Amino acid sequence: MNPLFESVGFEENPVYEQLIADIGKQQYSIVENFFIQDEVALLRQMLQEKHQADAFKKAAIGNRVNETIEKSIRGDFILWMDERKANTVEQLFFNRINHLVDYLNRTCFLGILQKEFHYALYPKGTFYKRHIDTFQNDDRRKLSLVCYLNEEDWLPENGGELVLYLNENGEEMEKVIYPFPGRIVIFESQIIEHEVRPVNTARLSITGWLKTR
Ligand SMILES: O=C(O)CCC(=O)C(=O)O
Ligand SMILES: [Fe+2]
Repeated sequence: MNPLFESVGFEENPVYEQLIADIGKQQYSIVENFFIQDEVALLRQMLQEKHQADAFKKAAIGNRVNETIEKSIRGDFILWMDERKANTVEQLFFNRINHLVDYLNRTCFLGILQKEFHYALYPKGTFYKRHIDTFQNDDRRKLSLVCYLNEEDWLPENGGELVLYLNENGEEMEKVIYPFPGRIVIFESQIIEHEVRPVNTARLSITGWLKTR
């Protein structure tokens, strides 16, 4: 263990340390099994229930101040989550996220004071064109975090890849990430342009942002 951690009674977490190292090196990280399959199944059921109850709305672009709905840019349906009204399944989700945020704040001094998350469902044929997650009128989003809730037998031919556009020594490089269940992707909101390629089967996720005040 890192002697500094030992002296302050801090438990080093190898998964989070890898995530922090990845972000430092390449501005993104992929963590497998952040949620185990049983947890993914519960979160997926919750998303589906809320979707069937017709609680989702067509996602807009821009933030709440200047939002417009633009099907040629993004075709997903979303539902914002409210931590204060979280049910037991959503509490499980937020507990895990808060644990990570606590660790990031203690070790990286990121100053994450706010967060916002929404369920997302991309119906067949939809996509989200190349974009960046910060708004012209608001740069508080620091880290974007996507949790995939698809079925265990999700196939590459289902599409819906997340593509990160990376800059490697001045050259653009595409990092293609499949939305496999349990996987989370975390990346720097202000730097990484990305897109969701067209999906051939409904694609389920929770997406959110860790923000400074
Ligand atoms: O679902 C994903 O993989 C990314 C979604 C995204 O880019 C967004 O909601 O801003
Ligand atoms: Fe995005």
